[in-house]
Amino acid sequence: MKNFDLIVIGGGSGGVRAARIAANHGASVALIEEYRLGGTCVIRGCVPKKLMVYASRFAHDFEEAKGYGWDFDNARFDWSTLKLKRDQEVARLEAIYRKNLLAAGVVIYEGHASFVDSKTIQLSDKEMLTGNTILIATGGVPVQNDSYEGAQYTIDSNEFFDLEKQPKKVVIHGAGYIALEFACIFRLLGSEVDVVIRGENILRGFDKDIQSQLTKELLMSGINLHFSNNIKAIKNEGGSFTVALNDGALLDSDCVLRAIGRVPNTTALGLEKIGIALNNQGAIVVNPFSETTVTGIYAVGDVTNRVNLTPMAIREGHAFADTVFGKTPRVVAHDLVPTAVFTTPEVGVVGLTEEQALKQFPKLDVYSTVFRPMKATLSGSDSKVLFKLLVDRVTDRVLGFHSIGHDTGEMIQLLGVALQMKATKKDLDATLAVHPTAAEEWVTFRAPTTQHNL
Ligand SMILES: Cc1cc2nc3c(=O)[nH]c(=O)nc-3n(C[C@H](O)[C@H](O)[C@H](O)COP(=O)(O)OP(=O)(O)OC[C@H]3O[C@@H](n4cnc5c(N)ncnc54)[C@H](O)[C@@H]3O)c2cc1C
Ligand SMILES: NC(=O)c1ccc[n+]([C@@H]2O[C@H](COP(=O)([O-])OP(=O)(O)OC[C@H]3O[C@@H](n4cnc5c(N)ncnc54)[C@H](O)[C@@H]3O)[C@@H](O)[C@H]2O)c1
Repeated sequence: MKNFDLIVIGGGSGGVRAARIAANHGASVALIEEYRLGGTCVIRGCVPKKLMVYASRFAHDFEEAKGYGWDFDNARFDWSTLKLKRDQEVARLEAIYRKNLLAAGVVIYEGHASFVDSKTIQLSDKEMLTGNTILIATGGVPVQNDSYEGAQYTIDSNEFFDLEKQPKKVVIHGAGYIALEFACIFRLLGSEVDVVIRGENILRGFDKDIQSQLTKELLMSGINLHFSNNIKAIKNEGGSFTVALNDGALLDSDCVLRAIGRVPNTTALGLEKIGIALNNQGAIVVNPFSETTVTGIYAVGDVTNRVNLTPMAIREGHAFADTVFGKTPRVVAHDLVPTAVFTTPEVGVVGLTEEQALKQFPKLDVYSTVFRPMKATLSGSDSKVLFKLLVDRVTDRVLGFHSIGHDTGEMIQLLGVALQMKATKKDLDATLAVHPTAAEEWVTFRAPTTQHNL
């Protein structure tokens, strides 16, 4: 039986980073992956998704370009060409992940890993490995939902990436990141899209102005939104589907995408054999150093359901490796998380929402603007940009940036730095604008649009 200083289960964002850094610190490391190296983000998440987003936005560009004198009447899109090129790029990245792991001295095992005891891991081919330390980085999986008739006809985000043909009529269940990003991809590529939303709002947990402005933008792009509704049944009509909603509506569709959340992946890991504690959402409970309730076993990334984003999984994996193998104990902050939703137009936010801020900062100033971007003057697009800034009037500290519009995902990365550096409104005022840009609005806000005095 081979023994390692560290066994990593899962070759996704968190696991790969942890394995490489631990090996760089001198540890002997084994990494076990049951599907493809790179994990959700590289193989069936962020990367192929963003390539599809780029593909879809050309439709917008072609439309807008007409206002600038271009003619694209013969533009055509071919799904299979995009799929082929996207899959080639994903394979290229996967190979780079493998190469980098091997270069760091990590031993890669293919197969499903499960615990035999707290130091022993069994692979699908029955080979056993022992590890002084074990890291669980098994990610998350799409939520299943078989509570209605015909639920088996839905596909999840993994299967979306396998679609050989572009569906013409798509019904999407859910209103989170995945549902809305995929809704925009499909719509811009020409599919009819219906989104079925359980509640009254999209993007649960986001600032209310982001929710309402993005709702307007989605409706303007021709996406049908069914609020306060749910799927009652799906009937298979020989390859196409009739989706019955709670309010009695019947939607024709050739693809029903289930995007109602993701859950921590602890499938067949044998955790019950070692008594690791899970919380009530099935996530592995960890302390600030990512150690589980069993000494020597750690967990990072989506399986811990803290902040389910790639940069967080990477950071947690890196901090774990530095802490355990690099003699540099580090904890990861889980607040001030910049995030983008790659809808079209996209959303970029960091910091507190207005609702959250008011709970801690009763004297809250809100600066908000909704404006037509300069590009739209000739293109004729009705799409608007929204910027919203939250400031604590007592200390002048900025508490949150919330935005919708072209490239706000790019902007929010840098606004995240400002927030991290505890920027004040005066700091923004002192920063010279870059003209003509949309981003200059962040430094030219004059009077608050709302002043709270709770
Ligand atoms: C469609 C989609 C789009 C996304 N877009 C973004 C985005 O734009 N930006 C962003 O920041 N985040 C995005 N995310 C979230 C991001 O992908 C995850 O937060 C991130 O991948 C989590 O990394 P991880 O290391 O925890 O797990 P994963 O990357 O999921 O890796 C876990 C790995 O473990 C393997 N595994 C599981 N169990 C076992 C086992 N028992 N034995 C061996 N191997 C096992 C799996 O095969 C997988 O490769 C997206 C997610 C999805 C689904
Ligand atoms: N751009 C990005 O960074 C990005 C993109 C995709 C995913 N992600 C990450 O992956 C996570 C998972 O994404 P997601 O979109 O699957 O989840 P999500 O939690 O963002 O959204 C889930 C949606 O499904 C709805 N829902 C839940 N249960 C339901 C039910 N039974 N019936 C009807 N609706 C139901 C929720 O109200 C919500 O609208 C995200 O939270 C995010 O952390 C990030």
